[in-house]
Amino acid sequence: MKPEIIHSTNFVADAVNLIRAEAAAAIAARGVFRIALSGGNTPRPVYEALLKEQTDWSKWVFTFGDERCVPPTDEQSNYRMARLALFDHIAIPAENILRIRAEAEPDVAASEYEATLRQHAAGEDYYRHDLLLLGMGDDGHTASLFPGTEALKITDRWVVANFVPKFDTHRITFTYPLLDASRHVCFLVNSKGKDAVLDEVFSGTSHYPSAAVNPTDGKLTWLLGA
Ligand SMILES: O=C(O)[C@H](O)[C@@H](O)[C@H](O)[C@H](O)COP(=O)(O)O
Repeated sequence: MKPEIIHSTNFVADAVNLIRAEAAAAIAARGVFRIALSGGNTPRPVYEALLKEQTDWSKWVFTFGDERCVPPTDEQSNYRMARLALFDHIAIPAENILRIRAEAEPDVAASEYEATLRQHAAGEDYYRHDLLLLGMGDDGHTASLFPGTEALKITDRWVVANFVPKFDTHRITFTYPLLDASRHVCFLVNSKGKDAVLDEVFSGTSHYPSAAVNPTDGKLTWLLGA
């Protein structure tokens, strides 16, 4: 599906509006909103803005598209970022936040998370996110699918431990099959310093990992902030 590319002048508000619309549609259709959060810096103000939403949080189920292999108290933790920005300020049942147990041995953490998602997949072929948020690094990575890493090739798993040479460490990440099973994938990218990478990603001939995300039966949006 051809991506929708939105050049936003009100990035946080546009992101919140998109999330709000998807939440309303999913809850109306299925009684639950399955959203995957991305890490890094870009989405934090969006998560902080979400806490003002008038919604029944018990119908939201949060997952994480990737996680650093650190405890949940570590400053590097994507879960910690989301907890401080959002979860600590809303009335959401603990069981609605599906945290990656990234303090465990990487392969164990990945296998456990995949098993959790399979339990929640309600008999479907995939755990289908209603909205899966992604970021993009200046090397074109997304989630923890970095250029040249093994996870890019994996098609028979939903979640893996991916060794990332540039950091000399593993990261836990969704694989393309799980990303592409989403009803809607939305990249949230501050394009500052990433224009050349974005141009190549949109060229249709890109080798960057972000360019390979392609929802099988879903929507793909790029929301670009200045
Ligand atoms: O764990 C992570 O870091 C993210 O999941 C990663 O994929 C992030 O989205 C990009 O690196 C962009 O990060 P920024 O938003 O900080 O540019």
